[in-house]
Amino acid sequence: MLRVAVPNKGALSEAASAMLAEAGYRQRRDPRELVLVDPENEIEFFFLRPRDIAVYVGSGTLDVGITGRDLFLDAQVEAEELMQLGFGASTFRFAGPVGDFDSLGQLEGKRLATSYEGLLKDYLAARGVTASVVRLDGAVESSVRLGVADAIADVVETGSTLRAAGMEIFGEPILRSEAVLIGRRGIEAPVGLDVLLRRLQGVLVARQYVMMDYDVRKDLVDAAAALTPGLESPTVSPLRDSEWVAVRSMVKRNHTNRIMDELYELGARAILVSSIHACRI
Ligand SMILES: Nc1ncnc2c1ncn2[C@@H]1O[C@H](COP(=O)(O)OP(=O)(O)OP(=O)(O)O)[C@@H](O)[C@H]1O
Ligand SMILES: O=P(O)(O)OC[C@H]1O[C@H](OP(=O)(O)OP(=O)(O)O)[C@H](O)[C@@H]1O
Ligand SMILES: [Mg+2]
Repeated sequence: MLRVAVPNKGALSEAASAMLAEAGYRQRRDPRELVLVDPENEIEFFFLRPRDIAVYVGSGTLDVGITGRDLFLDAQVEAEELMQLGFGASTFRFAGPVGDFDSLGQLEGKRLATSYEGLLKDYLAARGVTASVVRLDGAVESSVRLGVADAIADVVETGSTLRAAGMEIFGEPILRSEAVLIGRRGIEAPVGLDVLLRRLQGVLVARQYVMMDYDVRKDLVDAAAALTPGLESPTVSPLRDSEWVAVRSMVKRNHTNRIMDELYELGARAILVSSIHACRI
């Protein structure tokens, strides 16, 4: 059985389980369940702290796992990113009291609080900045006011936690993160991993694309197909009126309305959009 680590709580947990359920796997009903076997799909899910998932995968105890790129890199284990999963986006950034800092260089000799010690130390070392790193478990925004640090490096999503603490971001983003599937580096792919990857890819595509259908005059079909090239090539079918054809193509969900406007301008009619429930590309 393929052994898969899934976040048990926190920012990534619900979306990770939703994605696996959409990919056709059994998911737990009770959030206290620690292990779930899906015998039909020959796969076993282990619900673990997202920070620990990299450790289990890196040590080879579990085959693959879903965690945040930031947590994965912080853990500094022998594993690699197999797939980006398109949720759990966040940015890891420096922040300090409003007006105190505006560049990385000013951190020289300062105290920096973070929950991501490995990630931060690597970043500072790569840029030749010497600062002392204070490792905290969470609520890092309070550390400056409470006097244990001069600035922080933390996950920022909306920025509202920072604002509430009287702080602002400065410098370039340290890392852009999202949920990723990680696996062990340099080993033969475990049995069943190819199916999991294809299924997750199918969910990503079904979420990112819609199916677009329209009718267009034959002489305009090349111009219309250029607007809707699809993944490989649009399907063009004859209509009873031999001057017209029906076209069917996958279109990026966030381009839907622009493409419909452009098709209509061109002369296409009966433009219909439907969602894709599942797919294998
Ligand atoms: N708004 C957010 N706040 C915190 N983490 C987020 C947010 N959005 C996405 N993430 C991602 O979620 C992961 C952190 O998950 P989680 O919140 O479960 O960890 P934690 O902060 O270590 O745990 P906890 O807060 O439960 O003690 C990271 O990969 C982070 O980038
Ligand atoms: O930019 P925002 O949208 O405000 O989100 C970022 C905040 O959310 C996370 O905290 P979390 O709730 O996970 O608590 P923690 O710091 O104790 O982990 C993160 O550590 C920041 O504090
Ligand atoms: Mg958190």
